[in-house]
This record gives sequence, C-alpha cells and structure tokens, in this order.
Amino acid sequence: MKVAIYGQYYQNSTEPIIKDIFLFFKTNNVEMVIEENFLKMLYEKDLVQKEYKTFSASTSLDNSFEMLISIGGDGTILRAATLVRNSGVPILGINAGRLGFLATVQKENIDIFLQFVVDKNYTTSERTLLSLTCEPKNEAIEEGLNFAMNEVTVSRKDTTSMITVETYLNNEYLNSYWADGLIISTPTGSTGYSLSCGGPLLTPEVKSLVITPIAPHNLTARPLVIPDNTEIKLRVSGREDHYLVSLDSRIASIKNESILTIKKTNFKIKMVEIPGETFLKTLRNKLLWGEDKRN
Ligand SMILES: NC(=O)c1ccc[n+]([C@@H]2O[C@H](COP(=O)([O-])OP(=O)(O)OC[C@H]3O[C@@H](n4cnc5c(N)ncnc54)[C@H](O)[C@@H]3O)[C@@H](O)[C@H]2O)c1
Ligand SMILES: Nc1ncnc2c1ncn2[C@@H]1O[C@H](COP(=O)(O)OP(=O)(O)OP(=O)(O)O)[C@@H](O)[C@H]1O
Repeated sequence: MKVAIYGQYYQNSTEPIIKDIFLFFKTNNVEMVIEENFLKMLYEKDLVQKEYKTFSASTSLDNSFEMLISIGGDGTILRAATLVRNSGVPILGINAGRLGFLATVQKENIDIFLQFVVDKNYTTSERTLLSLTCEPKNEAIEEGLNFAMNEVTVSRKDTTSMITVETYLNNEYLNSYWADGLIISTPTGSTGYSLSCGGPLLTPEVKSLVITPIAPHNLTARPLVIPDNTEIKLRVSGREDHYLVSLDSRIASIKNESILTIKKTNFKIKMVEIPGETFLKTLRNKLLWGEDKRN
C-alpha cells in the first residue's frame, strides 16, 4: 500500500503526530510519499532522516495511491484538494488544527484510525466542487486550480461601500444583491462561511448549492438553495474598480463588470470516512449540539 502525506505547517505539536504516523506505517509496510515542502520542514526539524519519495503540486497524484493523509486543520484539507485535483485519490484529515470539521481524525487516537486504513476498512464520501471561469480571463485564477470545495465568494475590496452582485441562474435573472458580498457554497462549504452568514446546513450528498448573501442591505434577501446542475453567472459593480473573488482560501482581484461563471465540476473529491465517524456525529460534536444542559 502507498499513501501520500501532506501538511502545510510545522509546529512542536506536529512531532508526536508525525512520529505516530511514520512508526505505524513503517510497522505495517506502507510506503509513504511526502509532499516536497512538508518533507523539507521535517528534515529541517530533524524529525525524519531517511530518504523519501516526494510529490508536489506540479506532479499530480495517480490512483496507485490508497489515499492522501492531510495533517493540519480544515485549511490544510482545502489545500490538499488542490494537490489531489481530479485524480480520484481520497483524502483523510488528521486534525492538528483547531476546529477540524473536515479533518475528522483526532490526534489522540491516530493508531486506531490508521488500522482502519491498513485494513481498507473505510468508505468514501464524494464531495461536489465548484468551478469558476472569468470573462475576460484573469491570470490569478489559475487554470487547473479554478475550483473550490467549500465555496466561491465575491466580496468588496478596499472600500466599506457595498457591492451590487447581479445574479443569473441558467441565464435567467435572479436578483441584484446589494451587500458586502455573495457566497456560492457547496454542501461541504455549508458548514463554513455560508453558515456564519445565516445559510442552511446541507449533508454532503445533497445535490444542491446555496447562494448566501453577506450582510445584504435588502432585509428580505435570504439564503437560497438551488439544484447543483445550475449554471450561475455573476456581474459585480461598485464604487471601486475591483472586487475580490475567493475559491476556498485562495483569493484574486477582479475588475468590475467581468462575468463570472460558476458551475459544478465534472469530478469530485473523495473524503475518507472511518467507521463510526459520520457527518452527523461531526455535526453534533463540532457544532456542540447537545451541550445545552436542558436536553
Ligand atoms: N466568517 C467566516 O465564517 C469565514 C470567513 C472567511 C472564510 N471562512 C471559511 O474559511 C475557509 C478557508 O479556510 P482558511 O483556513 O483559509 O481560513 P481561516 O484560517 O480563517 O479558518 C476558517 C475556519 O473555518 C473552518 N472551516 C473551513 N472549512 C469548513 C467547513 N467546510 N466546515 C466547517 N468549518 C470549516 C476552519 O476550521 C477554520 O476554523 C473558507 O473556505 C470559508 O468557508 C469563514
Ligand atoms: N502540520 C501541522 N502540525 C501542527 N499543527 C498544525 C499543522 N497544520 C496546522 N496546524 C495548526 O492548525 C492551525 C490551523 O491549521 P489550518 O490552516 O490547516 O486550519 P484552519 O483552516 O485554521 O482550520 P482549523 O480551525 O480546523 O484548524 C495552524 O495555525 C496550526 O496551529
């Protein structure tokens, strides 16, 4: 078995996690291929000494990998999705971060979870992604990386003044949102930024998207759930010449009046689901449902 290992940061708290993972996989004859920048950090900290094969953003993974193991928080998983792209390699997140909504494995019981990996005792949950194209073309939106797992967001830039987001669904006019911005969220992203702006929660397999305005000044503008095969077009205007568009954690500056087209990608990202660690359990644990002492 061969697995890819990825992390964005090194902190002292990384040491026990890395030691656990490396020892476990070595004992179980699992080959580890490590993302090149992460391996550099591990060498610098003298955490590993042996030579390892590496991969990078430019050398795409293929289906000879059982999975990619992401060590970090949700931000690291979002970045891992840009390494996995359309390869079909599933992602398992080990939470070395804070919330770890997508990174389901807690660092305290890594061995138990890795045993499920070695035994191939896991399922995968397929996540819908969104693609973004801009007319005229914008160089900051990199070809091959123009997709988001959580959401595509447009928002105001260098101003406190609101933007107007003219929105079309399958070429039919929907609304001109006058707001700080607009979020187009996948089911995965529904527990992220969209949630903070009053959007509904969607379970990962729901075939829908959510359009959630950010602080709209029209008080009747509410989050809208639409089928995930809808093509969404946005045209933004405002006092400044430019506004921001973000794809998960990545951001670009776009000239007003450009046309943004957002639609479902023709590939999905697979997230590893370890037995017992379901989305519903994560909802209860991470959103602290049931903490109210009255029930
Ligand atoms: N006001 C907000 O809630 C807000 C604002 C900006 C971005 N975000 C989210 O942050 C993501 C980018 O992550 P980052 O690490 O670069 O930013 P960050 O460092 O600001 O962290 C954002 C927080 O959102 C959580 N998060 C990310 N994706 C999630 C998901 N699908 N479900 C539940 N929680 C999730 C992370 O655990 C983290 O605690 C964006 O895709 C967006 O969803 C949220
Ligand atoms: N490889 C790692 N080792 C140790 N700590 C890490 C590692 N990666 C991330 N962290 C810790 O987690 C924090 C957040 O990481 P990351 O950006 O991946 O997640 P996030 O988007 O902020 O989400 P979360 O709230 O789930 O942590 C980092 O600032 C750091 O404290």
